[in-house]
Amino acid sequence: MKHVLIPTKLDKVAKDILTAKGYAVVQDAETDMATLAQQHPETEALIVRSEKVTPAIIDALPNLRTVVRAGAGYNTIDIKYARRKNVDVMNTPGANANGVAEEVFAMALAAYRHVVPADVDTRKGGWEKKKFMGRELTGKTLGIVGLGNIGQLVAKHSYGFDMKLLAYDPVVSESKAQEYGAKLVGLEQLFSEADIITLHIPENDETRGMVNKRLLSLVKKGAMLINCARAGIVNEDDIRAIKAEKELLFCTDVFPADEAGPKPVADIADVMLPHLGANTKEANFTAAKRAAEQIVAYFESGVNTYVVNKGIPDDLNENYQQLAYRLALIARSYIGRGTPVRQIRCSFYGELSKFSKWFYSPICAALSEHFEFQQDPEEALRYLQEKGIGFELRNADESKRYGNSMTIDLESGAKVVSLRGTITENNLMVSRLNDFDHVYFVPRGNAFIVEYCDRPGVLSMITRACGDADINIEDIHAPRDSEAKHAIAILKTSKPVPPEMVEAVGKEVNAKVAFTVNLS
Ligand SMILES: NC(=O)C1=CN([C@@H]2O[C@H](COP(=O)(O)OP(=O)(O)OC[C@H]3O[C@@H](n4cnc5c(N)ncnc54)[C@H](O)[C@@H]3O)[C@@H](O)[C@H]2O)C=CC1
Ligand SMILES: O=C(O)CCC(=O)C(=O)O
Repeated sequence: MKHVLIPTKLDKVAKDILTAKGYAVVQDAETDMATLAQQHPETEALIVRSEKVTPAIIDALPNLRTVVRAGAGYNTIDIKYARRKNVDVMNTPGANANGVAEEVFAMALAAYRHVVPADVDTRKGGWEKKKFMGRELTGKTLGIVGLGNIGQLVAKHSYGFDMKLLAYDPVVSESKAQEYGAKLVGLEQLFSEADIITLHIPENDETRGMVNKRLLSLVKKGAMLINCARAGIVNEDDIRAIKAEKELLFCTDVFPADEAGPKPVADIADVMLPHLGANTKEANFTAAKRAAEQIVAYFESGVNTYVVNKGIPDDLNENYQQLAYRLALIARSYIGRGTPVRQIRCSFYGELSKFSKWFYSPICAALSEHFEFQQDPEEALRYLQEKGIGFELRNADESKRYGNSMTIDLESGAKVVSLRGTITENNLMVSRLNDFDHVYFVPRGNAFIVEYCDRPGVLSMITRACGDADINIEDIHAPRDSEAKHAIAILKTSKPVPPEMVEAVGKEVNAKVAFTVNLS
Protein backbone atom coordinates (compact mmCIF):
# COMPACT_ATOMS: atom_id res chain seq x y z
CA MET A 1 0.00 0.00 0.00
CA LYS A 2 1.37 3.43 -0.94
CA HIS A 3 1.35 6.24 1.61
CA VAL A 4 0.42 9.76 0.53
CA LEU A 5 0.63 12.89 2.67
CA ILE A 6 -1.39 16.01 1.75
CA PRO A 7 -0.41 18.77 4.17
CA THR A 8 -2.50 21.44 2.45
CA LYS A 9 -6.01 22.70 1.65
CA LEU A 10 -6.78 20.71 -1.44
CA ASP A 11 -10.07 19.59 -2.90
CA LYS A 12 -11.11 16.25 -1.42
CA VAL A 13 -11.18 14.71 -4.89
CA ALA A 14 -7.45 13.92 -4.55
CA LYS A 15 -7.96 11.91 -1.38
CA ASP A 16 -11.04 10.21 -2.87
CA ILE A 17 -9.20 9.09 -6.02
CA LEU A 18 -6.20 7.79 -4.09
CA THR A 19 -8.25 6.04 -1.41
CA ALA A 20 -10.35 4.31 -4.08
CA LYS A 21 -7.08 2.97 -5.53
CA GLY A 22 -6.12 1.52 -2.13
CA TYR A 23 -3.61 4.22 -1.14
CA ALA A 24 -3.32 5.28 2.52
CA VAL A 25 -3.86 9.04 2.54
CA VAL A 26 -3.28 11.51 5.37
CA GLN A 27 -4.65 15.00 4.66
CA ASP A 28 -4.11 17.63 7.31
CA ALA A 29 -3.97 21.34 6.49
CA GLU A 30 -3.82 22.45 10.13
CA THR A 31 -0.59 20.84 11.36
CA ASP A 32 2.69 22.28 10.05
CA MET A 33 4.53 20.25 7.48
CA ALA A 34 7.64 19.58 9.59
CA THR A 35 5.50 17.99 12.32
CA LEU A 36 3.52 15.98 9.77
CA ALA A 37 6.75 14.75 8.19
CA GLN A 38 8.01 13.56 11.60
CA GLN A 39 4.69 11.83 12.25
CA HIS A 40 4.52 10.11 8.84
CA PRO A 41 7.98 8.87 7.84
CA GLU A 42 6.29 6.14 5.76
CA THR A 43 5.17 8.79 3.21
CA GLU A 44 6.04 7.90 -0.39
CA ALA A 45 4.20 10.75 -2.13
CA LEU A 46 3.59 14.29 -0.97
CA ILE A 47 1.05 16.67 -2.54
CA VAL A 48 1.62 20.36 -1.84
CA ARG A 49 0.42 23.76 -3.00
CA SER A 50 2.60 26.70 -1.95
CA GLU A 51 4.13 24.97 1.11
CA LYS A 52 7.93 24.96 1.15
CA VAL A 53 9.52 21.57 0.56
CA THR A 54 13.00 22.00 2.02
CA PRO A 55 15.94 19.57 2.36
CA ALA A 56 14.87 19.04 6.00
CA ILE A 57 11.39 17.92 4.92
CA ILE A 58 12.85 15.62 2.25
CA ASP A 59 15.31 14.13 4.76
CA ALA A 60 12.51 13.55 7.27
CA LEU A 61 10.73 11.33 4.70
CA PRO A 62 13.16 8.50 3.88
CA ASN A 63 10.64 6.62 1.70
CA LEU A 64 9.66 9.66 -0.36
CA ARG A 65 9.56 8.95 -4.11
CA THR A 66 7.62 11.91 -5.47
CA VAL A 67 6.43 15.40 -4.57
CA VAL A 68 3.52 16.73 -6.59
CA ARG A 69 2.88 20.45 -6.73
CA ALA A 70 -0.87 20.71 -7.31
CA GLY A 71 -0.33 23.76 -9.47
CA ALA A 72 2.21 25.26 -11.84
CA GLY A 73 5.03 27.07 -9.99
CA TYR A 74 7.46 24.83 -8.09
CA ASN A 75 9.90 27.50 -6.89
CA THR A 76 8.95 26.59 -3.29
CA ILE A 77 10.35 23.07 -3.71
CA ASP A 78 14.08 22.39 -3.52
CA ILE A 79 14.08 20.43 -6.77
CA LYS A 80 17.86 20.04 -6.90
CA TYR A 81 18.01 18.53 -3.45
CA ALA A 82 15.05 16.32 -4.33
CA ARG A 83 16.93 15.08 -7.41
CA ARG A 84 19.96 14.22 -5.29
CA LYS A 85 17.74 12.15 -3.04
CA ASN A 86 16.13 10.48 -6.06
CA VAL A 87 12.79 12.18 -5.46
CA ASP A 88 10.84 13.10 -8.59
CA VAL A 89 9.04 16.44 -8.41
CA MET A 90 5.97 16.91 -10.60
CA ASN A 91 3.61 19.80 -11.22
CA THR A 92 0.18 19.77 -12.86
CA PRO A 93 0.70 22.22 -15.74
CA GLY A 94 -2.36 24.05 -16.94
CA ALA A 95 -4.65 22.63 -14.24
CA ASN A 96 -5.21 25.98 -12.56
CA ALA A 97 -4.36 28.26 -15.48
CA ASN A 98 -7.87 29.51 -16.13
CA GLY A 99 -8.27 30.71 -12.55
CA VAL A 100 -5.21 32.94 -12.99
CA ALA A 101 -6.19 34.12 -16.47
CA GLU A 102 -9.58 35.29 -15.18
CA GLU A 103 -7.93 36.95 -12.18
CA VAL A 104 -5.85 39.06 -14.57
CA PHE A 105 -9.04 40.64 -15.93
CA ALA A 106 -10.51 40.96 -12.44
CA MET A 107 -7.42 42.95 -11.46
CA ALA A 108 -7.21 45.03 -14.64
CA LEU A 109 -10.89 46.00 -14.42
CA ALA A 110 -10.65 46.63 -10.69
CA ALA A 111 -7.66 48.95 -11.19
CA TYR A 112 -9.13 50.81 -14.21
CA ARG A 113 -12.55 51.22 -12.55
CA HIS A 114 -11.31 51.84 -8.96
CA VAL A 115 -13.57 49.04 -7.79
CA VAL A 116 -12.01 48.58 -4.35
CA PRO A 117 -11.59 52.22 -3.20
CA ALA A 118 -14.90 53.26 -4.82
CA ASP A 119 -16.71 50.50 -2.92
CA VAL A 120 -15.10 51.53 0.38
CA ASP A 121 -15.90 55.20 -0.23
CA THR A 122 -19.51 54.61 -1.31
CA ARG A 123 -20.16 52.46 1.77
CA LYS A 124 -18.93 55.37 3.84
CA GLY A 125 -21.56 57.58 2.18
CA GLY A 126 -19.36 59.15 -0.49
CA TRP A 127 -20.40 59.88 -4.11
CA GLU A 128 -17.13 60.48 -5.94
CA LYS A 129 -17.81 60.31 -9.69
CA LYS A 130 -14.93 62.63 -10.66
CA LYS A 131 -12.36 61.03 -8.37
CA PHE A 132 -13.24 57.57 -9.66
CA MET A 133 -13.19 58.40 -13.37
CA GLY A 134 -12.19 55.11 -15.01
CA ARG A 135 -10.61 53.75 -18.16
CA GLU A 136 -11.72 50.95 -20.52
CA LEU A 137 -9.89 47.84 -21.65
CA THR A 138 -11.32 47.98 -25.16
CA GLY A 139 -8.77 49.01 -27.74
CA LYS A 140 -5.85 48.93 -25.30
CA THR A 141 -2.58 47.07 -25.97
CA LEU A 142 -2.05 44.07 -23.72
CA GLY A 143 1.54 42.81 -23.36
CA ILE A 144 1.79 39.18 -22.23
CA VAL A 145 5.14 38.09 -20.87
CA GLY A 146 5.19 34.27 -21.06
CA LEU A 147 2.79 32.68 -23.54
CA GLY A 148 2.41 29.36 -21.72
CA ASN A 149 -0.75 27.85 -20.24
CA ILE A 150 -1.84 31.03 -18.46
CA GLY A 151 -0.55 33.51 -21.04
CA GLN A 152 -2.46 31.73 -23.81
CA LEU A 153 -5.72 31.84 -21.86
CA VAL A 154 -5.18 35.53 -21.05
CA ALA A 155 -4.84 36.09 -24.80
CA LYS A 156 -8.05 34.16 -25.51
CA HIS A 157 -10.07 35.89 -22.79
CA SER A 158 -8.99 39.30 -24.09
CA TYR A 159 -10.80 38.80 -27.42
CA GLY A 160 -14.08 40.10 -26.02
CA PHE A 161 -12.36 43.33 -25.06
CA ASP A 162 -11.00 43.81 -28.54
CA MET A 163 -7.47 44.44 -27.37
CA LYS A 164 -4.25 44.53 -29.39
CA LEU A 165 -1.94 41.75 -28.19
CA LEU A 166 1.84 41.70 -27.87
CA ALA A 167 3.69 38.72 -26.46
CA TYR A 168 7.22 37.93 -25.36
CA ASP A 169 8.28 34.32 -24.91
CA PRO A 170 11.62 33.03 -26.17
CA VAL A 171 10.28 29.48 -26.59
CA VAL A 172 7.15 30.28 -28.58
CA SER A 173 7.20 30.60 -32.39
CA GLU A 174 5.74 33.53 -34.29
CA SER A 175 3.05 31.30 -35.82
CA LYS A 176 2.05 29.96 -32.38
CA ALA A 177 1.73 33.53 -31.08
CA GLN A 178 -0.34 34.43 -34.12
CA GLU A 179 -2.70 31.54 -33.34
CA TYR A 180 -3.49 33.43 -30.14
CA GLY A 181 -3.81 36.71 -31.98
CA ALA A 182 -0.56 38.03 -30.50
CA LYS A 183 2.41 39.66 -32.18
CA LEU A 184 5.69 38.28 -30.89
CA VAL A 185 8.02 41.15 -29.93
CA GLY A 186 11.12 41.77 -27.81
CA LEU A 187 10.75 42.44 -24.11
CA GLU A 188 11.76 46.09 -24.50
CA GLN A 189 9.20 46.69 -27.25
CA LEU A 190 6.51 45.04 -25.15
CA PHE A 191 7.30 47.25 -22.15
CA SER A 192 7.41 50.39 -24.34
CA GLU A 193 4.16 49.81 -26.23
CA ALA A 194 1.77 47.96 -23.89
CA ASP A 195 -0.90 49.74 -21.86
CA ILE A 196 -1.19 46.68 -19.65
CA ILE A 197 1.73 44.31 -19.03
CA THR A 198 0.92 40.96 -17.46
CA LEU A 199 3.56 38.47 -16.26
CA HIS A 200 3.11 34.71 -16.72
CA ILE A 201 6.57 33.24 -16.39
CA PRO A 202 8.18 31.04 -13.76
CA GLU A 203 10.52 32.49 -11.16
CA ASN A 204 13.98 31.05 -11.66
CA ASP A 205 17.61 32.21 -11.85
CA GLU A 206 16.92 33.73 -15.27
CA THR A 207 13.75 35.65 -14.41
CA ARG A 208 14.44 36.75 -10.83
CA GLY A 209 14.50 40.57 -10.76
CA MET A 210 13.77 40.66 -14.51
CA VAL A 211 11.31 43.58 -14.26
CA ASN A 212 13.78 46.20 -13.15
CA LYS A 213 14.57 49.89 -13.47
CA ARG A 214 15.71 49.55 -17.07
CA LEU A 215 12.49 47.91 -18.29
CA LEU A 216 10.25 50.07 -16.11
CA SER A 217 11.86 53.23 -17.52
CA LEU A 218 10.40 52.22 -20.90
CA VAL A 219 6.73 52.02 -19.90
CA LYS A 220 4.17 54.53 -21.12
CA LYS A 221 2.71 57.04 -18.70
CA GLY A 222 -0.36 55.47 -17.03
CA ALA A 223 0.60 51.89 -17.92
CA MET A 224 -0.42 48.98 -15.71
CA LEU A 225 1.77 46.10 -14.51
CA ILE A 226 0.06 42.92 -13.32
CA ASN A 227 2.07 40.30 -11.45
CA CYS A 228 0.19 37.05 -10.86
CA ALA A 229 3.37 35.03 -11.44
CA ARG A 230 5.88 35.33 -8.57
CA ALA A 231 6.99 38.26 -6.43
CA GLY A 232 10.69 37.73 -7.10
CA ILE A 233 10.33 38.48 -10.82
CA VAL A 234 9.68 42.15 -10.10
CA ASN A 235 12.02 44.55 -8.35
CA GLU A 236 9.48 46.35 -6.17
CA ASP A 237 11.93 49.09 -5.14
CA ASP A 238 12.35 49.97 -8.81
CA ILE A 239 8.55 50.27 -9.12
CA ARG A 240 8.52 52.54 -6.06
CA ALA A 241 11.15 54.75 -7.69
CA ILE A 242 9.17 55.36 -10.91
CA LYS A 243 5.55 54.94 -9.81
CA ALA A 244 4.65 58.61 -9.41
CA GLU A 245 6.52 59.85 -12.48
CA LYS A 246 5.01 57.16 -14.76
CA GLU A 247 1.64 57.05 -12.96
CA LEU A 248 2.12 53.29 -13.09
CA LEU A 249 -0.72 51.09 -11.87
CA PHE A 250 0.53 47.98 -10.12
CA CYS A 251 -1.56 44.90 -9.34
CA THR A 252 -0.09 41.96 -7.50
CA ASP A 253 -1.25 38.61 -6.23
CA VAL A 254 2.14 37.26 -5.18
CA PHE A 255 4.42 37.92 -2.21
CA PRO A 256 7.79 36.68 -0.97
CA ALA A 257 5.91 34.42 1.49
CA ASP A 258 2.32 33.20 1.53
CA GLU A 259 1.45 34.45 5.01
CA ALA A 260 -0.60 37.00 6.92
CA GLY A 261 1.04 40.21 8.13
CA PRO A 262 1.95 43.68 6.87
CA LYS A 263 2.88 43.81 3.18
CA PRO A 264 5.87 46.07 2.34
CA VAL A 265 4.45 46.46 -1.18
CA ALA A 266 1.19 48.00 0.11
CA ASP A 267 2.35 51.57 -0.64
CA ILE A 268 2.81 50.89 -4.36
CA ALA A 269 0.09 48.30 -5.06
CA ASP A 270 -3.21 49.51 -6.50
CA VAL A 271 -4.75 46.07 -6.21
CA MET A 272 -3.31 43.48 -3.88
CA LEU A 273 -4.73 39.97 -3.39
CA PRO A 274 -3.46 37.13 -1.16
CA HIS A 275 -2.28 34.75 -3.90
CA LEU A 276 -5.82 34.12 -5.14
CA GLY A 277 -5.03 33.37 -8.79
CA ALA A 278 -5.64 29.63 -8.55
CA ASN A 279 -7.90 29.97 -5.55
CA THR A 280 -11.12 29.04 -7.28
CA LYS A 281 -13.22 25.96 -6.62
CA GLU A 282 -12.70 24.90 -10.22
CA ALA A 283 -8.92 25.27 -10.24
CA ASN A 284 -8.58 23.61 -6.85
CA PHE A 285 -10.67 20.66 -8.05
CA THR A 286 -8.79 20.28 -11.34
CA ALA A 287 -5.34 20.59 -9.77
CA ALA A 288 -6.24 18.13 -6.98
CA LYS A 289 -7.66 15.62 -9.46
CA ARG A 290 -4.63 15.90 -11.72
CA ALA A 291 -2.22 15.51 -8.78
CA ALA A 292 -3.93 12.29 -7.66
CA GLU A 293 -4.17 10.89 -11.19
CA GLN A 294 -0.51 11.67 -11.82
CA ILE A 295 0.52 9.85 -8.62
CA VAL A 296 -1.45 6.77 -9.65
CA ALA A 297 0.05 6.83 -13.17
CA TYR A 298 3.53 7.37 -11.70
CA PHE A 299 3.41 4.45 -9.28
CA GLU A 300 1.38 2.06 -11.37
CA SER A 301 2.62 2.71 -14.91
CA GLY A 302 5.89 4.55 -14.36
CA VAL A 303 4.56 7.67 -16.13
CA ASN A 304 7.03 10.48 -15.47
CA THR A 305 5.84 12.98 -18.10
CA TYR A 306 5.35 15.76 -15.57
CA VAL A 307 8.60 15.30 -13.65
CA VAL A 308 10.28 18.72 -13.63
CA ASN A 309 13.58 17.63 -12.08
CA LYS A 310 14.56 14.70 -14.23
CA GLY A 311 18.06 16.09 -14.08
CA ILE A 312 18.87 15.07 -17.61
CA PRO A 313 17.42 15.98 -21.00
CA ASP A 314 14.49 13.81 -22.13
CA ASP A 315 16.36 12.43 -25.12
CA LEU A 316 19.45 11.27 -23.20
CA ASN A 317 19.38 7.57 -22.27
CA GLU A 318 20.23 7.55 -18.53
CA ASN A 319 22.24 4.35 -19.00
CA TYR A 320 24.98 6.41 -20.62
CA GLN A 321 25.40 8.22 -17.28
CA GLN A 322 25.76 4.81 -15.64
CA LEU A 323 28.36 3.97 -18.26
CA ALA A 324 30.35 7.15 -17.51
CA TYR A 325 30.17 6.35 -13.80
CA ARG A 326 31.33 2.76 -14.25
CA LEU A 327 34.17 3.63 -16.66
CA ALA A 328 35.42 6.26 -14.21
CA LEU A 329 35.05 3.83 -11.30
CA ILE A 330 37.16 1.20 -13.05
CA ALA A 331 39.74 3.85 -13.99
CA ARG A 332 39.78 5.12 -10.40
CA SER A 333 40.35 1.60 -9.06
CA TYR A 334 43.06 0.94 -11.65
CA ILE A 335 44.96 4.00 -10.42
CA GLY A 336 44.38 3.00 -6.80
CA ARG A 337 42.07 4.64 -4.27
CA GLY A 338 45.04 5.97 -2.29
CA THR A 339 46.56 7.86 -5.22
CA PRO A 340 45.08 11.29 -5.99
CA VAL A 341 43.73 11.83 -9.50
CA ARG A 342 45.18 14.99 -11.04
CA GLN A 343 43.61 15.16 -14.48
CA ILE A 344 40.49 13.92 -16.26
CA ARG A 345 40.21 13.91 -20.04
CA CYS A 346 37.12 12.69 -21.80
CA SER A 347 35.56 12.49 -25.25
CA PHE A 348 31.94 11.83 -26.05
CA TYR A 349 31.22 10.53 -29.53
CA GLY A 350 28.18 10.50 -31.78
CA GLU A 351 24.90 11.62 -30.23
CA LEU A 352 26.56 11.79 -26.81
CA SER A 353 28.62 14.84 -27.72
CA LYS A 354 25.66 17.17 -27.26
CA PHE A 355 25.07 15.78 -23.75
CA SER A 356 28.70 15.99 -22.55
CA LYS A 357 28.01 18.03 -19.43
CA TRP A 358 25.52 15.44 -18.13
CA PHE A 359 28.39 12.99 -17.62
CA TYR A 360 30.43 15.27 -15.35
CA SER A 361 28.58 14.39 -12.14
CA PRO A 362 28.63 10.61 -12.65
CA ILE A 363 32.40 10.88 -13.23
CA CYS A 364 32.85 12.94 -10.04
CA ALA A 365 30.66 10.46 -8.12
CA ALA A 366 33.04 7.70 -9.19
CA LEU A 367 36.01 9.69 -7.92
CA SER A 368 34.51 10.53 -4.56
CA GLU A 369 31.76 9.00 -2.50
CA HIS A 370 31.11 12.50 -1.15
CA PHE A 371 29.93 13.65 -4.57
CA GLU A 372 26.48 12.53 -5.66
CA PHE A 373 25.63 11.19 -9.08
CA GLN A 374 22.69 13.56 -9.54
CA GLN A 375 24.38 16.87 -8.73
CA ASP A 376 24.39 19.63 -11.33
CA PRO A 377 27.09 19.65 -14.03
CA GLU A 378 28.13 23.10 -12.73
CA GLU A 379 28.59 21.68 -9.24
CA ALA A 380 30.76 18.92 -10.70
CA LEU A 381 33.05 21.44 -12.40
CA ARG A 382 33.25 23.51 -9.20
CA TYR A 383 34.07 20.36 -7.23
CA LEU A 384 36.92 19.44 -9.59
CA GLN A 385 38.29 22.96 -9.43
CA GLU A 386 38.19 22.97 -5.62
CA LYS A 387 40.01 19.63 -5.54
CA GLY A 388 42.63 20.86 -8.03
CA ILE A 389 41.70 18.20 -10.59
CA GLY A 390 42.16 19.34 -14.19
CA PHE A 391 39.33 18.64 -16.58
CA GLU A 392 39.54 18.52 -20.35
CA LEU A 393 36.64 17.83 -22.68
CA ARG A 394 38.31 16.76 -25.92
CA ASN A 395 36.76 17.30 -29.32
CA ALA A 396 35.45 13.94 -30.43
CA ASP A 397 37.09 12.81 -33.67
CA GLU A 398 34.02 11.51 -35.48
CA SER A 399 36.15 10.16 -38.35
CA LYS A 400 36.94 7.24 -36.00
CA ARG A 401 33.30 6.13 -36.31
CA TYR A 402 33.01 5.07 -32.70
CA GLY A 403 29.22 5.56 -32.73
CA ASN A 404 27.61 6.58 -29.44
CA SER A 405 30.51 5.95 -27.12
CA MET A 406 32.78 7.68 -24.64
CA THR A 407 36.40 7.66 -23.59
CA ILE A 408 37.40 8.57 -20.05
CA ASP A 409 41.06 8.96 -19.08
CA LEU A 410 42.33 9.56 -15.56
CA GLU A 411 45.85 10.67 -14.81
CA SER A 412 47.70 10.60 -11.56
CA GLY A 413 51.36 11.57 -11.75
CA ALA A 414 53.00 8.73 -13.66
CA LYS A 415 49.87 6.61 -13.99
CA VAL A 416 47.44 7.09 -16.85
CA VAL A 417 44.43 4.93 -17.49
CA SER A 418 42.03 5.18 -20.38
CA LEU A 419 38.73 3.38 -20.93
CA ARG A 420 36.22 3.47 -23.73
CA GLY A 421 32.69 2.18 -23.48
CA THR A 422 29.40 2.03 -25.28
CA ILE A 423 25.97 0.46 -25.02
CA THR A 424 25.16 -2.53 -27.20
CA GLU A 425 21.88 -4.43 -27.13
CA ASN A 426 21.01 -2.43 -24.00
CA ASN A 427 24.13 -3.66 -22.18
CA LEU A 428 26.78 -1.29 -20.87
CA MET A 429 30.00 -2.45 -22.45
CA VAL A 430 33.66 -1.60 -21.81
CA SER A 431 35.28 -1.83 -25.21
CA ARG A 432 38.85 -0.72 -24.44
CA LEU A 433 41.05 -0.51 -21.37
CA ASN A 434 44.37 1.22 -22.11
CA ASP A 435 45.88 -0.59 -25.11
CA PHE A 436 43.62 -3.60 -24.68
CA ASP A 437 41.15 -3.24 -27.54
CA HIS A 438 38.05 -5.41 -27.81
CA VAL A 439 37.86 -6.25 -24.12
CA TYR A 440 34.05 -6.23 -24.37
CA PHE A 441 33.00 -6.87 -20.82
CA VAL A 442 29.82 -5.74 -19.10
CA PRO A 443 30.72 -3.52 -16.13
CA ARG A 444 28.41 -5.07 -13.53
CA GLY A 445 28.94 -7.14 -10.40
CA ASN A 446 32.33 -7.92 -8.76
CA ALA A 447 35.28 -7.52 -11.07
CA PHE A 448 38.81 -8.77 -10.37
CA ILE A 449 41.30 -7.30 -12.84
CA VAL A 450 44.95 -8.31 -13.21
CA GLU A 451 47.35 -6.91 -15.80
CA TYR A 452 50.49 -8.94 -16.30
CA CYS A 453 53.37 -9.70 -18.65
CA ASP A 454 51.94 -12.22 -21.10
CA ARG A 455 53.34 -15.74 -20.64
CA PRO A 456 51.87 -19.24 -20.32
CA GLY A 457 50.31 -20.32 -17.05
CA VAL A 458 49.35 -16.96 -15.53
CA LEU A 459 45.65 -17.25 -16.18
CA SER A 460 45.52 -20.69 -14.58
CA MET A 461 47.31 -19.32 -11.47
CA ILE A 462 44.63 -16.63 -11.12
CA THR A 463 41.70 -18.97 -11.66
CA ARG A 464 43.19 -21.56 -9.27
CA ALA A 465 43.53 -18.90 -6.55
CA CYS A 466 39.83 -18.11 -7.00
CA GLY A 467 38.86 -21.79 -6.80
CA ASP A 468 40.98 -22.27 -3.66
CA ALA A 469 39.13 -19.32 -2.07
CA ASP A 470 35.75 -20.79 -3.07
CA ILE A 471 35.12 -17.87 -5.43
CA ASN A 472 33.24 -18.82 -8.55
CA ILE A 473 34.27 -17.16 -11.82
CA GLU A 474 31.14 -16.11 -13.67
CA ASP A 475 32.82 -14.58 -16.70
CA ILE A 476 36.36 -14.10 -17.91
CA HIS A 477 38.05 -12.03 -20.63
CA ALA A 478 41.78 -12.06 -21.14
CA PRO A 479 42.84 -10.03 -24.17
CA ARG A 480 46.42 -9.09 -25.03
CA ASP A 481 47.51 -5.54 -25.76
CA SER A 482 48.23 -4.32 -29.28
CA GLU A 483 51.97 -5.07 -29.01
CA ALA A 484 51.20 -8.46 -27.41
CA LYS A 485 53.48 -7.77 -24.46
CA HIS A 486 50.86 -7.57 -21.75
CA ALA A 487 47.65 -9.39 -21.08
CA ILE A 488 44.80 -8.41 -18.82
CA ALA A 489 42.52 -10.84 -17.03
CA ILE A 490 39.10 -9.43 -16.29
CA LEU A 491 37.17 -11.82 -14.10
CA LYS A 492 33.64 -11.42 -12.89
CA THR A 493 33.45 -13.21 -9.55
CA SER A 494 30.57 -14.56 -7.50
CA LYS A 495 31.75 -12.55 -4.48
CA PRO A 496 34.34 -9.84 -3.90
CA VAL A 497 37.95 -11.02 -3.92
CA PRO A 498 39.42 -10.03 -0.52
CA PRO A 499 42.30 -7.49 -0.51
CA GLU A 500 44.88 -9.97 0.86
CA MET A 501 44.11 -12.35 -2.02
CA VAL A 502 44.42 -9.50 -4.55
CA GLU A 503 47.85 -8.78 -3.12
CA ALA A 504 48.93 -12.42 -3.07
CA VAL A 505 47.80 -13.07 -6.64
CA GLY A 506 49.43 -9.83 -7.77
CA LYS A 507 52.75 -10.97 -6.27
CA GLU A 508 52.48 -14.51 -7.56
CA VAL A 509 51.95 -13.47 -11.18
CA ASN A 510 54.20 -10.41 -10.90
CA ALA A 511 51.26 -8.22 -11.98
CA LYS A 512 51.64 -4.71 -13.29
CA VAL A 513 48.31 -3.91 -11.65
CA ALA A 514 45.84 -6.05 -9.67
CA PHE A 515 42.62 -4.64 -8.23
CA THR A 516 38.96 -5.31 -7.61
CA VAL A 517 36.02 -3.06 -8.28
CA ASN A 518 32.44 -3.42 -7.17
CA LEU A 519 30.24 -2.53 -10.16
CA SER A 520 26.90 -3.58 -8.71
N1 LIG B 1 -0.92 33.43 -8.89
C1 LIG B 1 -1.22 32.16 -8.93
O1 LIG B 1 -2.06 31.68 -8.19
C2 LIG B 1 -0.52 31.31 -9.90
C3 LIG B 1 0.70 31.67 -10.40
N2 LIG B 1 1.34 30.88 -11.31
C4 LIG B 1 2.63 31.33 -11.80
O2 LIG B 1 2.54 31.55 -13.20
C5 LIG B 1 3.66 30.98 -13.84
C6 LIG B 1 3.30 30.59 -15.25
O3 LIG B 1 2.35 29.54 -15.21
P1 LIG B 1 1.93 28.73 -16.51
O4 LIG B 1 1.52 29.64 -17.59
O5 LIG B 1 0.99 27.69 -16.06
O6 LIG B 1 3.33 28.08 -16.88
P2 LIG B 1 3.82 27.54 -18.29
O7 LIG B 1 5.03 26.75 -18.01
O8 LIG B 1 2.70 26.92 -19.02
O9 LIG B 1 4.24 28.86 -19.08
C7 LIG B 1 5.34 29.63 -18.75
C8 LIG B 1 5.83 30.29 -20.03
O10 LIG B 1 6.84 31.21 -19.67
C9 LIG B 1 7.83 31.15 -20.70
N3 LIG B 1 9.07 31.67 -20.17
C10 LIG B 1 9.98 31.04 -19.38
N4 LIG B 1 11.00 31.87 -19.12
C11 LIG B 1 10.72 33.03 -19.75
C12 LIG B 1 11.40 34.27 -19.85
N5 LIG B 1 12.58 34.46 -19.25
N6 LIG B 1 10.83 35.26 -20.58
C13 LIG B 1 9.64 35.06 -21.20
N7 LIG B 1 8.96 33.90 -21.15
C14 LIG B 1 9.50 32.91 -20.43
C15 LIG B 1 7.89 29.69 -21.08
O11 LIG B 1 8.45 29.53 -22.37
C16 LIG B 1 6.43 29.29 -21.04
O12 LIG B 1 5.82 29.43 -22.29
C17 LIG B 1 4.04 29.79 -12.94
O13 LIG B 1 5.40 29.46 -13.07
C18 LIG B 1 3.70 30.27 -11.57
O14 LIG B 1 4.83 30.86 -10.97
C19 LIG B 1 0.77 29.74 -11.79
C20 LIG B 1 -0.45 29.32 -11.33
C21 LIG B 1 -1.17 30.05 -10.30
O1 LIG C 1 -2.17 26.63 -5.05
C1 LIG C 1 -2.31 27.85 -5.13
O2 LIG C 1 -3.27 28.48 -4.72
C2 LIG C 1 -1.20 28.65 -5.80
C3 LIG C 1 -1.07 28.28 -7.22
C4 LIG C 1 0.21 28.71 -7.82
O3 LIG C 1 0.78 29.71 -7.49
C5 LIG C 1 0.78 27.86 -8.85
O4 LIG C 1 0.15 26.88 -9.26
O5 LIG C 1 1.91 28.15 -9.27
